Amino acid sequence: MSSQLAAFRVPVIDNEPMRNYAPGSAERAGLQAAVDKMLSQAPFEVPCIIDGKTIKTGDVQTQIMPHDHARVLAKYHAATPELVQQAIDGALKAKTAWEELPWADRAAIFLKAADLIAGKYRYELMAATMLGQGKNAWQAEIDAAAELCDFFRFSVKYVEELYAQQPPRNSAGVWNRTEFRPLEGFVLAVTPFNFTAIGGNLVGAPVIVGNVCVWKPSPMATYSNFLVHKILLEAGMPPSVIQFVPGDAPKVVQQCIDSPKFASLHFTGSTHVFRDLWKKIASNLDIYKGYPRIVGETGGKNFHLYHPSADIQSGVVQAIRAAFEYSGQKCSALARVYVPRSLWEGGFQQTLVEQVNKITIGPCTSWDHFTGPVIAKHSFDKITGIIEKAKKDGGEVIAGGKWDDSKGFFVQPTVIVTKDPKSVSMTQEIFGPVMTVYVYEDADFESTCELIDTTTEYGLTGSIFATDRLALQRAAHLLRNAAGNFYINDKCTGAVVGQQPFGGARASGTNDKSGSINIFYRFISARSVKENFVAPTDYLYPSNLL
Ligand SMILES: NC(=O)c1ccc[n+]([C@@H]2O[C@H](COP(=O)([O-])OP(=O)(O)OC[C@H]3O[C@@H](n4cnc5c(N)ncnc54)[C@H](O)[C@@H]3O)[C@@H](O)[C@H]2O)c1
Ligand SMILES: N[C@@H](CCC=O)C(=O)O
Repeated sequence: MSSQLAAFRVPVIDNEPMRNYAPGSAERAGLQAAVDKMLSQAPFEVPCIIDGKTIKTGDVQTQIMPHDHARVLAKYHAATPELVQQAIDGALKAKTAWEELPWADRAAIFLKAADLIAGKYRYELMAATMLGQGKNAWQAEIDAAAELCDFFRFSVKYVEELYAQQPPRNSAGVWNRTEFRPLEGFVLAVTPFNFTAIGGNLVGAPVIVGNVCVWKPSPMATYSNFLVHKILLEAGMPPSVIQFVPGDAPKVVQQCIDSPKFASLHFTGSTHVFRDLWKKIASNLDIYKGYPRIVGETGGKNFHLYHPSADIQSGVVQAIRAAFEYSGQKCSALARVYVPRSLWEGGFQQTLVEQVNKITIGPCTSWDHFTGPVIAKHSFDKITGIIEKAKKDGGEVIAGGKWDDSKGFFVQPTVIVTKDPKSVSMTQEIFGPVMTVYVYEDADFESTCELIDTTTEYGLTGSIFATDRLALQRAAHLLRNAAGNFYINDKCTGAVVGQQPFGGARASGTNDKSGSINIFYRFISARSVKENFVAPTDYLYPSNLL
């Protein structure tokens, strides 16, 4: 055990400055070089990393490049049951030393990791996110560079604030203290394909408060997640604290959940998988030492509501960005658009169609496309199947509606207009570049708010656009539970760590708000400590005396 001989203060934390990759810029040249190098060196071999050791199981799976599915970015070794057990045991062995490490040392590892991401590894991590997860340069910058740095740095700030929260009162002769213990057992992080930063944060948030973690990455983000793990090790993370365990998702996850030492699930992904895991954990309750903490952020069916007073041009631009950036594969992506007839016929429809028809899609390796492929064959089939079903059900495709998976998984940004506000493309999460518009009568603004609130099971993000202040206020009230992230005259995507803590309720998750102090409460178990300085001399109280 070492000492920390002062109450250190962490450096001032701010958001990572974004680079814009304009033509001729040094950052464009740097990123291009990283992409070219990665293309020339792929496929990369990704092992399991157990106790910091590279382990190749020989059960090799592939992560392809979605813009060119014949190309393989990484070949990863899937964990065997024996390795999963070694990962759990190794993490648990590392637990005491990690939680006893002074806070400043834990903080320093995350600050250093953020600086490595911002500098030395920025372009490499972005290139892995572009080639493996199909992001273009700007989307990779937002995610793998800026948001991941922000998650790690703001975690340090928030945990410092958390640790500073101490009981406000001490009676005479007493000192009260609160200790924020990590959970007993290990945390299982099961992470999605669509944000490299989310992978890092699902692991980082529990670990920074002293937990140990088994990380099951998404098969479609294995290479970028492997790099994040490598960066954390380089930043000084003790090798066994985070065990990197790619493999068969249901099997690896089930084995972890079946361990009596399982303490918490930190999950981001689809709603049905999360519900299933919750039920499995519940059915195991008798084997655990405590009640596992279940933290999950899941699907969405996010909306833009336009009031008749809204501005058309900016409203259309915001809708296009929100629905089609990263081909609609953000949990926050716009899916349902509610436009009053006066705006729709007064230029909204025309501007929207003109603009969407101009969008080009193409490989993330070229600079000139607004968006790229969807992640995989199963997504491509699901998205195109829903467009077909929406058409059969009477939906009218007014832009896009074409696709091609001959080389990469490309779906044109698609706009469907429906007369049925509860049709399939208004209710089901598509996770692709599809927006469905419902035109409402101007007089029905309030009942449209009620319609939005009751149309889906989700409650993730949503926006109201209006210049009429009363309308903004009314919508904010009527849609209070319809979105955990609610935007006024702004698009429903693009939450920034430290600025708009992210998450939704209902079927969208446990709403523990990553990017805020809240999330850390889920991974600690506080101990109240009362120390008495005055020894009592008589068991009787004054009220017992005559
Ligand atoms: N609310 C949020 O903050 C947020 C953020 C990002 C993504 N998402 C959601 O994530 C989904 C897209 O991500 P995805 O495709 O990676 O999700 P997914 O549910 O397919 O996979 C997420 C993780 O769960 C694992 N997994 C899949 N099936 C499993 C099973 N049967 N048992 C155990 N583990 C299993 C995967 O391997 C992966 O690691 C969307 O629904 C999106 O809305 C939500
Ligand atoms: N936090 C991101 C979405 C993350 C989910 O995929 C946003 O606000 O757009």
